[in-house]
Amino acid sequence: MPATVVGIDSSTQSCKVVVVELESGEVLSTATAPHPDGTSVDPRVWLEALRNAWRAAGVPERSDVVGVSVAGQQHGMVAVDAQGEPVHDALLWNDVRNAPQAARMVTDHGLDWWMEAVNMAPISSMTLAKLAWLRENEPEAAARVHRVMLPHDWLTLHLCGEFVTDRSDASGTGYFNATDNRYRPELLEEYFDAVPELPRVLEAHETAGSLSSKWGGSGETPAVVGAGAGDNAAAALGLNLEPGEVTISVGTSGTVFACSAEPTIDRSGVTAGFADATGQHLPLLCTINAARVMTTTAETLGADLDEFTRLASSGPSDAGGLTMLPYFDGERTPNLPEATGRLDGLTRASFTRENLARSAVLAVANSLADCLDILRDIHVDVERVLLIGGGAKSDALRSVLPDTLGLAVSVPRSWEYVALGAARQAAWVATGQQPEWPRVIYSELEPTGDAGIGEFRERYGALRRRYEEQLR
Ligand SMILES: Nc1ncnc2c1ncn2[C@@H]1O[C@H](COP(=O)(O)OP(=O)(O)O)[C@@H](O)[C@H]1O
Ligand SMILES: O=C(CO)[C@@H](O)[C@H](O)COP(=O)(O)O
Repeated sequence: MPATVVGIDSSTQSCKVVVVELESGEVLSTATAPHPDGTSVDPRVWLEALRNAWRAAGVPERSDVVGVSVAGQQHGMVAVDAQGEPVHDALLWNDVRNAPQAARMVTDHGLDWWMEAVNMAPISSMTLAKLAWLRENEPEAAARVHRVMLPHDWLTLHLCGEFVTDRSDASGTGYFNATDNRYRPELLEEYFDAVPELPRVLEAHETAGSLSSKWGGSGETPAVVGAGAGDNAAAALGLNLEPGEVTISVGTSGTVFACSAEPTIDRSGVTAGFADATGQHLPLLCTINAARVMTTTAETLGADLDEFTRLASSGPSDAGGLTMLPYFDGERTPNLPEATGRLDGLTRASFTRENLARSAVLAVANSLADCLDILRDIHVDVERVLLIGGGAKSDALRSVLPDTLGLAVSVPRSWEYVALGAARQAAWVATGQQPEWPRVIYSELEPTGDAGIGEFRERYGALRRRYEEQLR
């Protein structure tokens, strides 16, 4: 029986499990289990979702699994007591309650200092700022914290009993520097008044441990478990991202990232200098509002996603003068945690279902285009865009993105590149070398020179600048 590996993506909205044939990279089965809505979640719920997806993908019935790895949503604060039980719900990457703590961290040391220290500006997503919130607002819970880890570390711990992490996810905590690969415990001392036990940082292809018998790991050679990765780094690994290629992922978050051999430092603090999952670096920009802007607008219009796509594709190309800023849940790029969405240009003529749907799609595309421009500004080579994530299934988004970005966009065949990246890591750990799995492109989209999309881009930029001035 050919050997298989299992990749897991524990993301904001769901847990996905893929079973992949080791030799060919063929996906043999996949399953998804939902996560609850909300920006703070009991991490035990993620374990339950993993169990459900694991079962639904048929993993317990297989005796051919040689490796397992977990990728997960970045930054989430999983803080446990001496018995290993969570002391508080995990605060997720998109929870902005700790924005004041993040702002204070910038005031304390200045942006340059933070970029030198951890190559990331303090923003509410940062795990360190979440711990600072816990210390200030839940001191009793904070006093019980024995270990702090990230969502993917929590699942790896339960799969194999080892308390480990990897560079890619550690680099988003705010207390790890991916240039010298060291924790900065003094920052925990300063902002959390204590240094909890932190997971050992493994190399990308190092083994974390063996799959526990509770998960079906038994016999002479149970499957090996890899270090795992942050979801964006896992996607880059799954895509085998090459120089000149930039990934845009449209899930709950919108992310724009590339791999680079050297660390990229953006002195403005807008680009985070994360690590990738191969030993290199992953300059990345992230927005809080992506696929859900489209799904929420569809719900408001009483439309399913097919009808929403039809609406967004049947009105004037520039959304008839309507301009939306997509900051429904606050925003991180630009860093406006208190922002709300905006809708500008309402007239009796412009306020149609078609224009509303199109302005939501164009708003998402424009927020991603702004991120891509910032990446270009810091001299990241941008030749080709690969579009992934659940929102990449949107025909409406795919049709406006090349003109909004001014660049060709390739859509790879699978939507599950995070889970596939985890599977690729599992194969690497199990065999000692990265597998040679093909990357199949599903469609290649070229800009068409659509003037309406250009008009929307200008209106969007002007509205964003006005709103930023108003808030700052
Ligand atoms: N055709 C579509 N159009 C717009 N959004 C879509 C479409 N299909 C799926 N989505 C959205 O994609 C999101 C899920 O994407 P995913 O990358 O799995 O998110 P996450 O990684 O944040 O959990 C959901 O909000 C879902 O509604
Ligand atoms: O915070 C970031 C990146 O810095 C987000 O990209 C999270 O990692 C969540 O990803 P999704 O669940 O939306 O894919």
